[in-house]
Amino acid sequence: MIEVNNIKKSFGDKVVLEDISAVMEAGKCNLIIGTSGSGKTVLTKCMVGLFKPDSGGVSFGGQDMLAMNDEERKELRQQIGMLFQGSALFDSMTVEQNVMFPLDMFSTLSHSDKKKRVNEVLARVELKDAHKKFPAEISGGMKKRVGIARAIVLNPKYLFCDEPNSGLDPQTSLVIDKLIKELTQEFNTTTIVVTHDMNSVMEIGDHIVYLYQGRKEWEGTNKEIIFSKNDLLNKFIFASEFLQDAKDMRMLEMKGKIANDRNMDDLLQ
Ligand SMILES: Nc1ncnc2c1ncn2[C@@H]1O[C@H](COP(=O)(O)OP(=O)(O)OP(=O)(O)O)[C@@H](O)[C@H]1O
Repeated sequence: MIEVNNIKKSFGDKVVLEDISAVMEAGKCNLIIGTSGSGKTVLTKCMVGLFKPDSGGVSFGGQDMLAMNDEERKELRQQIGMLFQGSALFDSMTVEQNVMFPLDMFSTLSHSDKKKRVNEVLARVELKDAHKKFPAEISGGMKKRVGIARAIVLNPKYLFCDEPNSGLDPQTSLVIDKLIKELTQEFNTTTIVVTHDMNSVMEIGDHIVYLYQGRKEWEGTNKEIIFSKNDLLNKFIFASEFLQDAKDMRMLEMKGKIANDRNMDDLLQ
């Protein structure tokens, strides 16, 4: 579990995060959503220690990151896996070398054990025959899988994914979303996904934090988001008329179901 406690962050005069508190739950996909410029990336950078908040803090498993000494912070860094926007693979390295990179940096395993671990994670993300390929030789979806394999190779407790679907078609996005969800459950990671993608929100959003102009405007589950009465959130999630119509239909469907259930209850009494 990660706790974000009253984080404030400004750049010069510009307030970017205004007193954000939230809990990112273990074994769950925690989504941070919001329009462009709402502060999602700055918040995640504060969470992983790439930015220092002006005030407030972040606790990982109850331990305040700002209070950690260098050794503890280094240990924490190794428990954090990151899938960067655009995958951020090293172009001059093969898939295998990319995934091995964190092991070379942080583990004391022998070369053959590292290779074994790389094979395991590449198999887990269903990439078996790409070991010797370079990033330029594989598709966008495969690059994301390599990025995910690299993010999980050290068995992280915390998995951060920055816009994992950017540049992918809807079908491939769904496959990547499902993979992130499965890994989260399988390894009980506390997963944080930054996204604009409403499909992801509905597919994997166990817990959603909605930011608006640097404030946490709403927090809830993907079951609750459909019925939210928050106007700003509704403008964001139902940005198209089509989705608004779909929402109205869903509401009608639910009302019908509730009415039917009531009738059933009446009949049973
Ligand atoms: N290093 C920085 N220096 C100054 N301002 C910054 C810096 N990083 C971010 N900002 C500002 O903070 C605000 C929030 O940016 P952030 O990147 O967190 O938005 P976002 O919600 O992630 O947007 P997007 O969805 O487009 O990635 C923006 O106004 C941005 O210009």
